Amino acid sequence: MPSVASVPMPLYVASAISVLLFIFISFLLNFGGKGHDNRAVLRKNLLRTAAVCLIAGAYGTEGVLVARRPDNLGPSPDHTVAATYHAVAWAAACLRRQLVVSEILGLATICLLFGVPSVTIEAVAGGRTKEQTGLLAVQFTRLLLIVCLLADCVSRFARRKQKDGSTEEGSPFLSDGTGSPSYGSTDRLPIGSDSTSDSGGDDQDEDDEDGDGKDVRATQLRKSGSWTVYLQHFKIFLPHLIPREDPKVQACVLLCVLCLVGDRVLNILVPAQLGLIADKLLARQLPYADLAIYLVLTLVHGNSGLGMIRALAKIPVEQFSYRRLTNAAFAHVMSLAMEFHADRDSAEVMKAVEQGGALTRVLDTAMLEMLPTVVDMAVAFVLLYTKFNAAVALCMLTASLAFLAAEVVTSSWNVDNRRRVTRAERREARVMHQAVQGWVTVSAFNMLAHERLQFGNAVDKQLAAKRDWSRRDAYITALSEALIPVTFFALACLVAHEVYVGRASPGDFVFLVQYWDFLIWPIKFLSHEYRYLMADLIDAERLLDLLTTEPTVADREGAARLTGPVEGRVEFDHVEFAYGDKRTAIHDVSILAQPGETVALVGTTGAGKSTLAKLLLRYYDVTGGGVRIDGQDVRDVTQGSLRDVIGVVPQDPLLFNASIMENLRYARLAASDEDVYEACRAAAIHDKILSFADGYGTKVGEQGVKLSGGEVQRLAIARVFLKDPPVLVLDEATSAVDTETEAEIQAALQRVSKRRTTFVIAHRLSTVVRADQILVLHEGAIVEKGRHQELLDRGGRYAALWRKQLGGTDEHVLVDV
Ligand SMILES: Nc1ncnc2c1ncn2[C@@H]1O[C@H](COP(=O)(O)OP(=O)(O)OP(=O)(O)O)[C@@H](O)[C@H]1O
Repeated sequence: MPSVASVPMPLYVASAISVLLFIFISFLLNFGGKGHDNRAVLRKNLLRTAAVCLIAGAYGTEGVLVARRPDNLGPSPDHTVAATYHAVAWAAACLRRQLVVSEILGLATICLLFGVPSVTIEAVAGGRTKEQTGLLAVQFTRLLLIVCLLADCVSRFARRKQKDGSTEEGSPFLSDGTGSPSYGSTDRLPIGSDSTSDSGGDDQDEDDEDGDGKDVRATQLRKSGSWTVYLQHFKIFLPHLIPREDPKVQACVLLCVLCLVGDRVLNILVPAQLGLIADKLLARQLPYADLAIYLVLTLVHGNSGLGMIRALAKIPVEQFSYRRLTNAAFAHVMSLAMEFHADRDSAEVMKAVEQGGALTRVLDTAMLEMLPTVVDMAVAFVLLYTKFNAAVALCMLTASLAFLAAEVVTSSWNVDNRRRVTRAERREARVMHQAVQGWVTVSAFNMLAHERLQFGNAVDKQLAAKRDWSRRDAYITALSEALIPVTFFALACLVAHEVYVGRASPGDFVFLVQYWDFLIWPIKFLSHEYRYLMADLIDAERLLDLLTTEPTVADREGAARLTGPVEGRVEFDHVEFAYGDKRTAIHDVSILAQPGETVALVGTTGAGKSTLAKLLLRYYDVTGGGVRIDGQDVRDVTQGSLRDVIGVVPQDPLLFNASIMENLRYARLAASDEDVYEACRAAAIHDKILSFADGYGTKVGEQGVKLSGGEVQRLAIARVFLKDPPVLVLDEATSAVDTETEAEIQAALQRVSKRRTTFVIAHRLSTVVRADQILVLHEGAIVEKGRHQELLDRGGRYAALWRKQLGGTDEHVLVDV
C-alpha cells in the first residue's frame, strides 16, 4: 500500500537545510540595518498576519501529526524535523515588527519548491487513512495560504514598480538603490552602534576631536549600514591581496588549499580509525595494526605533517599581501598633493599605514581559515547524516550557524571600542612624534613636564580604550563559547539514543567524541577569526580613507612630458588662486620671464611670493588663468617632467639624516664626486665641508640639525647647482648667511643664473638690485613692477622699503610696510 512514507526523506532534509540557510543568510545581510524602507516591507495588517500565523501553525500541526503517527505508517523523523524548522521560520517572520517582502518571498518559494512535490506524491498515493487525509488537508491549506501570500507580495511589488516607473526597474529587488545587496534600508544604524556599547559618548566625541575631523570618511563608512555594505568599501584592497599575476604565490595558495583538503580528509579518518579501535576492543580483539595506522594518521594530521607544510606555504602568501599593500599605500600617500600633506599630521598618516597592515592577514584569514571551515561544516553535515540521522546532522548545522550568528551579534558590541583603540593609538603616535620632532622647541620653552603629561594622557587613553575592548572581548568569548558544551550535550544525547536503539555502535559514539574536537575547533576558530577580521577592518579604515583620497593635483590622462630642451620662458597669465575656502591668495598676477632673465619677487610677509613659486611647481593648481613654461601649460605636462626642469632652494631646506654626500647626490643620483665638489665650490661650501672631521661623509642629523642655518642653506644651493635646471626658484636662499658669505653666494648665483630663468624671492633688497624685473607684491597682487632704479625713481612702495633698509632697520620692519 503506498503511503506517505513514499515521499523521499532527503526532500524533507533538503527543505530544512534550505530554510535554515535562508534564515542565516537573511540575518547576515540584514544585521546592522535599522529597518527597511517602504518598498521592502509589507504593511502588517490583520489578514497578512493571520496568514503568516496560520502557515506557521499548519507546519507545527504537521510536525505533531507526523511525530504521533502510528508506527505502521512508518516513522518519519526527517519530516517532523523539517516541519518544525519551517514552523519556527514562519513564526519568526510573524514576530517581526514588519513583514519583509524578501523574507516572505524567500520562505514562500522554499515552501512551494519542496511542498508541492511532497503534497503531490501524497495526494496521488491511494488508500489513505483518516490521519493521512487530515494531514494532506493541512498541507494543502498551507500551500494555498502560501500561494496567496506570494501573490500579495508580487502584486505589491508590481504596483510599486508602476508607481516608481523606471527608477525601480533598474534596481534589484533586494537593493537599497545604491547597488548594495542589502534589503533596501536607507537609514541604517552604524555597525556596532548599539545602545549597550560601553564606550562613553563623551569619550567618543573627544576622540573624534582628536581626529580633527579627519575621520569623516570613517564615520561615513560606519554609517553605511549593515556589514555587507560596509565590507564593499574594502573592495579596493582586493588587487593587493589576491595574487593574480604571481605564479609562485598562487602555487603556495594552492599548496595551502591542498593541505586543507588533506586536513579535512584526515579530520574524518582519524576519529573513524579510533572508532574502529574502540569497536575491536569491545569485540575483545587486539587492535595493534589499527593503532599503528592511527599513529601514522595523527602524525600526518598534526603540526609535524600537513600543519608544517601549510605554515611554510603561508609565508610567501602573507608577505605578498604585505608587500603589495604597504607599497601601494606608500606610493599613494606620496602621490597626494601638497594640500593633503599640509593638512595631515605625518605621524598619523604613518600610523594609519601601519594599522592598515593588519589587512595583510585578510587573504590568509578569509581564504585559508574561514572558507575551509564552511567546507568542514558541509562535510560534517553529510557525514553525520549518513552515519546517524537528519536530526543529528541538523542539530550540528543549526548549532554552528547559531554560534556564528551569535558571534556576528556579539562582535558588533565591541566595534566602537575597537575604533576608540585605533584612534587612541594614532593620537599617541602623533603626540610622541610632535614632541620628539620638536625637542628643541620643547626644551627651549622648558615644556618637558607638559609633554610628558600630554604623552602620559595619550597612553592612558589608549590603554583605557584597549581595556574596554579586551574586557568586552572576554565577555563575548565566554558567552559564545557557552554554546559549545550545550551543542555537544544535544548531539551526544541524540547519538546515545541511536546507540541505545541499536542503529549505531558504541564505536560511533567514540567517533563523535573525537570528531567533535575536529569540528568545533574550526567553528570556534571561525568565530574568533571573524571577530579579529572585523578588528582588522576597523584598523584599516583610515588607510582606506587615505587610499580613496583623490590627489587634488594629478597628471591629466595622457599628459605628455614637458618637451625640451627647455629654454625657460615662464609666463603667469592672469593667475588667480585661493587656498581651499580661504580668501584669494593670488589675484590677477601676470608675469613674463624671458629665458635667462632674473625676476625678483618682493613684498610684505604673506603677500603671496612663495605661493607663486608653488604654483609654478604645480604644488597647487591655479583657480584662474594659467602658468606656462615655454608656452606649455603646467597642467598639461607630467608633474615629474615639470619638476625636473625647476630647481628650488626653499626658505627652510630639508636635509635627510644621512651624509652630506648622500644629501647632495639626492639632486642627481648619477653625479660623480667631482660634480658634487664643483657644485659645492659654486655654493661656497666646499672648503667648509672639508674642514669637518668626516668631510663629505659627515652625518647632518635629522633635518640637518648638526649644521648651521647658513650651512644648510648653502648645501641646498649646491644641490640645485648639481641639478642644473633651466628654471631656478630661490626662496630667501641667502637669508641665513652672513654678509660676506652672501656676497660669495650671490656671485655664484649670478654665474649660474645667466643661463637660466631665475625667480628670486627676497626680503633683503640688496640681493635683487640687479634683477631684470622686480615685482612688488601686496596682498596677492602686483602693485609695482620695473628695474631697481625705475622703482626707486617712482618713489612708491619699493622705494619706501629700500629707504627703510638703508636706514639700518632690520628686515622685520618690512612686515609692517
Ligand atoms: N597651505 C596653506 N593653506 C592656507 N593658507 C596658506 C597656505 N600657505 C600659505 N597660506 C597663506 O597664503 C598667504 C600667502 O602666503 P605666502 O607663503 O605665499 O606668503 P609670502 O609672501 O611668501 O610670505 P613670506 O615672505 O613670509 O614667506 C598667507 O596669508 C598665508 O597665510
